Amino acid sequence: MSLFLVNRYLGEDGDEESPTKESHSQALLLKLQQKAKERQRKNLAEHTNKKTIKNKNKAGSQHLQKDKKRKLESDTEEPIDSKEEKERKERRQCRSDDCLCILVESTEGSEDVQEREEGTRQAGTADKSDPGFAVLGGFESEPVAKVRRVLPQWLAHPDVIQRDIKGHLVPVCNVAGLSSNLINKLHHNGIDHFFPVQAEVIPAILEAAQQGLLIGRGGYRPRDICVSAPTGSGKTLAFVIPVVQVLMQRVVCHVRALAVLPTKELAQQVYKVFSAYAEGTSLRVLVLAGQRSLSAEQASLSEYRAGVRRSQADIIVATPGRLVDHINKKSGLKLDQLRFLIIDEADRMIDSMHQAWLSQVVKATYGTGGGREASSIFSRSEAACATAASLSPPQMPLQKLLFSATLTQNPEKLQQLDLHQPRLFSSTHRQADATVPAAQKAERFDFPQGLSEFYVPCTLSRKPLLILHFILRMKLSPILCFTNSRQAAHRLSLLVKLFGDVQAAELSPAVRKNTLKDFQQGSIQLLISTDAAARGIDISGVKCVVNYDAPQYVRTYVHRVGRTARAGKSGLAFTFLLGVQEKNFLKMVMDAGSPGIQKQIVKSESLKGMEGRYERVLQELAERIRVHINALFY
Ligand SMILES: Nc1ncnc2c1ncn2[C@@H]1O[C@H](COP(=O)(O)OP(=O)(O)OP(=O)(O)O)[C@@H](O)[C@H]1O
Repeated sequence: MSLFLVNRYLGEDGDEESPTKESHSQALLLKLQQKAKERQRKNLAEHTNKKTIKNKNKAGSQHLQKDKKRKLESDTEEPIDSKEEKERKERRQCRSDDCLCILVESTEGSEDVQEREEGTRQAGTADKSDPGFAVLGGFESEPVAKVRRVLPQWLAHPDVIQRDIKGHLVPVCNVAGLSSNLINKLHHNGIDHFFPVQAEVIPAILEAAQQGLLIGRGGYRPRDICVSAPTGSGKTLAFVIPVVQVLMQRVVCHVRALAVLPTKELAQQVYKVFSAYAEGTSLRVLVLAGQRSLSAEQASLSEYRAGVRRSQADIIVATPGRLVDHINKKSGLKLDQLRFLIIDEADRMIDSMHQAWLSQVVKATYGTGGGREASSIFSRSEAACATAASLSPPQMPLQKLLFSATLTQNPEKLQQLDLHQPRLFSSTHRQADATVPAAQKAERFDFPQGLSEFYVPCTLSRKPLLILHFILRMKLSPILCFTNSRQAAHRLSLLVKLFGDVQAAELSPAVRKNTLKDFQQGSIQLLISTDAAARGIDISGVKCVVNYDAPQYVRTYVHRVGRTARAGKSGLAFTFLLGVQEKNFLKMVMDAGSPGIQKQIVKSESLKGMEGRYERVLQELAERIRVHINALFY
């Protein structure tokens, strides 16, 4: 008995009765052979089908290539704007050729790609830019377009200040937000109208402090303000008035405004204006500029009351050097409640970041106050990127206010001041030349409208005679005269005094106050100075400025000639030029935006009458110098 039963498949007919076993297996074999032949035929038919499709594809892609080639040829017939455009087209062509190559190769391997290409072909050649398949490659370097240098938006589009002062006066009471006390004081000081710069800037500062001292508008830090307006346009009052107005509402005395100026004289001048408008309020103004000893200044800064050190100043006017001394020596100057940082003559302050004064002030402002709760509005952290998180706890704002007649337009320089969303008020509005880098661009400034500029061709030896001619014959006094060195100022002063008939003085630090007073009262006809008095100094009644030595830099020129034609008045500026200086000097002045400098020729005949006397004076001066030297050395 067999252990297993083997059942063999005999086909569909297996169960049918068949005459013999052999005939049955032969029939089965025949059937299988037929099926195999059928399958072979089918395969053959499929293969031939594929071949024809492939041939069609090849023909199609060649057609595409021809099309592109034709298009390129027609493109080249058109005038090509530039070399760059041509190169770009060539590269585009090159890339599309690459794509085609990839496409042709891939058709041999993949049916999917074949189908997709078929689709593309059917869609026609209308949309050639969109091949409809993934483009491999294309990593070749693109021609990098030249960087277009443009000014930041805030520098390129400032709030425009009208240059014409007289035509754009705004009555004091038209500016909202000023207390009657302050308005009365303005009237008392002879100011019934605001100048254009004041009418624009005062409301902007007041608006930022609408919510009081501790919090910015809407809880945000106010925008910093930059002001670029001509010399004598009234920039000082543009910051003094709003700062006094805002601080008037304070309860506790803390240093809340700090004005930094480059020189002692300027600090003293601004201190006087602050004091005049703070008078009658509880605000205290202090100057830290080195006129007094450090310990005397320190004593006036704060006092001990009920065991606590309390500030004795709300507004401080300082020079950077003295300011840093007080911060480093921890002399009681606390800036942790500082609300306004005013930087006057800002371009000069940027150029000479003396002892990195700004970073020291910022450190003193944000460094303390950490002991308080993090969410307190009294706590301060130095501004970084503005994020939702960084803005959520309200902070006591610090606002920077920059003023200058020659504010730089160089964003890299301004960046040093770390301004927060700055807003520029400027009377010089011009489109930036995008092709010239900021560093190479000749900076342009605004000149006072009432200023008439002249240059006088001369020789070195005739310069003193020309000055005498201006005073004695042309009656142009009082003249403020600038030399490039103290020696030249001293020499000229001696010469003119020896000549006689002219009241002359040198503006030296020792006798500065009295000299300025005499000059303003008209008892000095010729005041000779170096560039120490060129910036910011406000001397009333200067009819004429003479550049006895031509200034080397255009900014120096702008500030020197800006000592006249102030507050909307008219004035004259003469520059004595040697033959070799003429071309470069005139180019420098015109590039800086001067409305025009005219030639003033003084004929030799005009000086003839003075020449004999002048020669004698020269000999006398030489003799005096010889005697003086002998007395010194023998
Ligand atoms: N609204 C006004 N009405 C009349 N005089 C004014 C007014 N504002 C300012 N002044 C006067 O104009 C003169 C020039 O003002 P100020 O010194 O502020 O000019 P500035 O723009 O700061 O000039 P600079 O750039 O040379 O420093 C000053 O004598 C000042 O008293």
